[in-house]
Amino acid sequence: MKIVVLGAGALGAYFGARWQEAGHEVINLVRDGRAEQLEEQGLQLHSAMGDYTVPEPIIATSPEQIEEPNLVFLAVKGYHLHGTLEWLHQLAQKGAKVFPVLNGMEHISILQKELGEEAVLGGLSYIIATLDDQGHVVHTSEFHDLVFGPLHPSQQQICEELALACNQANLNGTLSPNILEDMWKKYMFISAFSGITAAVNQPIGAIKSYPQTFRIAERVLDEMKQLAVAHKIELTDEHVANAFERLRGFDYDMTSSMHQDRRKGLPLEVEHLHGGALRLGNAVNLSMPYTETIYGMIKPYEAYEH
Ligand SMILES: NC(=O)C1=CN([C@@H]2O[C@H](COP(=O)(O)OP(=O)(O)OC[C@H]3O[C@@H](n4cnc5c(N)ncnc54)[C@H](OP(=O)(O)O)[C@@H]3O)[C@@H](O)[C@H]2O)C=CC1
Ligand SMILES: CC(C)(CO)C(=O)C(=O)O
Repeated sequence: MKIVVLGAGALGAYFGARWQEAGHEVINLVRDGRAEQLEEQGLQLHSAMGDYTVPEPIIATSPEQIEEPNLVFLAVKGYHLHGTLEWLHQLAQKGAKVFPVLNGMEHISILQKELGEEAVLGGLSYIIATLDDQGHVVHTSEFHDLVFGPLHPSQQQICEELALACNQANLNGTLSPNILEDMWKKYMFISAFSGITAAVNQPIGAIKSYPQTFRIAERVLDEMKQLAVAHKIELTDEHVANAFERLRGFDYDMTSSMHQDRRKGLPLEVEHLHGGALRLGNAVNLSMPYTETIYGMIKPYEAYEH
């Protein structure tokens, strides 16, 4: 497959390198700063699932340099989504489908409105990855999962091709028959996990030691389930209980990418995740007091810098 990685940061560079390792043509479509870094430092994965150095990363700084792309792997942060739309339009016009792995849900309707429903697949990722000072990927989890599926019947074939590409690569790829439900499950989970860890500024172990604090995570899970149901996605109390058990099972130091970003003083995706949930709640008259409180607590750190 010919895959364009738009957002060659931790996730984009990681999965792009894995597909390239398996023999696929991967083009990193990047802005000038990242282009310079990739040219100077190259691209390496320091990974719990096997290190890898991309022999010659392919870099583009404009969609005009890219012919006949099959797929765009979209892995920018929520607050950078609008900045990618012009390039996405050009790539979609060249026939590419877009596979977004952003946490959250709001980006899907934005992308569908901009590019048309046929252009946008559903997708999500479970991984813990970050970039080091050289722009190399540090992947610390033993999971490196991609889940994707069609949001429009015309996308079945490209999803099957993608499933094959994933099978050939050192990663776990799953073609889901119900990707919307999977995305909502992850949205529910990540709203609670990133919300509580970023708001309290502690990893999950510290939060679990205070039942009063841990309970807030359960309340957020429940509100997110209600939100999903109000949007016609069949999440249940059992899904909430499973997600809460998953949090309970995490090691002491386990934390969310949003909390890691807060620790590093990087911008936070709170508007895309919790702000987006509140807007979706407003649209169906759903009150979400725990989510609203978490949102208010994280908001001051959204863009702070050291
Ligand atoms: N990291 C993780 O472990 C996980 C992350 N996620 C989700 O995946 C998404 C991506 O996260 P992550 O990989 O950590 O983010 P990173 O910040 O590491 O990478 C995002 C990349 O997007 C690039 N970018 C931003 N705007 C543009 C643009 N207009 N054109 C080209 N490139 C652009 C940035 O490059 P530049 O240098 O130019 O700013 C940056 O390299 C987020 O929604 C996150 O929530 C989900 C699961 C786990
Ligand atoms: C929950 C986790 C670590 C799984 O990928 C994640 O998505 C995040 O922290 O952003």
